[in-house]
Amino acid sequence: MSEQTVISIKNVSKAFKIYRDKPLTIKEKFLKLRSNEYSNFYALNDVSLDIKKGETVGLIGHNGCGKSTLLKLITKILYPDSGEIEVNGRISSLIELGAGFHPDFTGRENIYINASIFGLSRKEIDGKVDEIIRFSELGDFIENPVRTYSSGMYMRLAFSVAINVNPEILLIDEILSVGDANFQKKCYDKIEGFKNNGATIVIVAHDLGTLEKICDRVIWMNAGKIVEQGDADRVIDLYTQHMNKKFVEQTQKEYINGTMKQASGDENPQIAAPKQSELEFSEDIRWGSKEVEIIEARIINRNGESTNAISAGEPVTIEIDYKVNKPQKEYIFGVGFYTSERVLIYGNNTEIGKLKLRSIQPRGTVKFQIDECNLLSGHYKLNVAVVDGDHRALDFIKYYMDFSVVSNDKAVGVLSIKHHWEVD
Ligand SMILES: Nc1ncnc2c1ncn2[C@@H]1O[C@H](COP(=O)(O)OP(=O)(O)OP(=O)(O)O)[C@@H](O)[C@H]1O
Repeated sequence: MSEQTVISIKNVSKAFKIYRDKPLTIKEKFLKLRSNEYSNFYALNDVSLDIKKGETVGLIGHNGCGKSTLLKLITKILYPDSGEIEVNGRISSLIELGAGFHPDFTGRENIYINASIFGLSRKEIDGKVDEIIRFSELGDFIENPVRTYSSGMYMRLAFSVAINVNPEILLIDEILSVGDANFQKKCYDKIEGFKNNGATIVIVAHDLGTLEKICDRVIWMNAGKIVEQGDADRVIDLYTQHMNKKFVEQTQKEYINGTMKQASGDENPQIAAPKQSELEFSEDIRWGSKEVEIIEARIINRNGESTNAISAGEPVTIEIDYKVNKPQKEYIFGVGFYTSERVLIYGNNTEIGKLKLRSIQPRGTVKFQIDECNLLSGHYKLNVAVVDGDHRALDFIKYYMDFSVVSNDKAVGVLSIKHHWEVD
């Protein structure tokens, strides 16, 4: 291991045994059949990684990809099945909330036990105990047994001890999400101070914004392997794009299943499919003479599929199927996009679009084609309507369907606006 490297991980694999948990039949129990049947599940698979002194490294990846297992191997809570891990420096870890605390001892007693595990002498702890209690903000509760603490109080105490024992390497696993916003801020400030003093930090968090701010390097893991690593901005962007794509695919799948279930009369589809029957809308959200009727409306993605999840930046079409029950002198079809709080974002119709519709087929489809959807990530609602030339409602359906958008634009609000910044 080079002088600069404080954590060296070489070709490390870790498997867990997954036992068959199907209940045995009496005969099987009697004959002790299948009692040892298991398969190996690789939580980490041939991972190699060097972490240098003073680096702040973030581990990201979706649930179960092996982030915590990697931290546990570094702290030696777990041991690898193969490969080598070398650590050079005093580690303090915030991995399992309150691990190492004795439930019947008071907060103060636990500070002494915990800090001594980190290698501090009684005298050293005497010198730090007040600062640990002050930082934890536990006040008089410090004299109560920790079994009476809430998870937030546990976290405060655990964090206070872990950062006050002057570790050279600090490992943090998601634990910071437990506390309230103020305490979290205090912890992140402390971590920042740590970082500036040259400590090495490895942190697992789902809060990508924070990781982007504090990490020098981010490692994206998937299924026990490192997918990508490097500059925090770049890797977090790649990961976000990947997760957005997965979200759209998954939502699309659920949407199609939901639509199929609905079509087969199955109730409670997970995702609400577009409602097709007029009976499903109450009068306050659907009104009009019905001389022209909206039969169905859909959002169509770039692949021509009906969907309720859109990737921003892609082309989208809103299709409205109609039926003319009584011919009109003029027809105006419209769409409206609303936020989930029902605030209008955008409305448009064929009249605004200078498409004069004086005669139309008795049945047909009107399409509103969007070259590029520029909504920001969020949940939205779609209105569809047809009115006559005097703007009297023929069929007006408010909040016809809900849909979601995922966008890689980190701006806040509802719309992406093409722009660039300049400073004179
Ligand atoms: N003691 C164990 N026995 C069996 N399987 C385990 C054990 N510990 C972890 N696993 C499995 O190993 C995989 C990796 O778990 P790990 O906790 O490292 O994931 P993670 O990336 O930290 O996930 P999360 O973001 O949900 O915390 C998971 O599928 C998990 O179920």
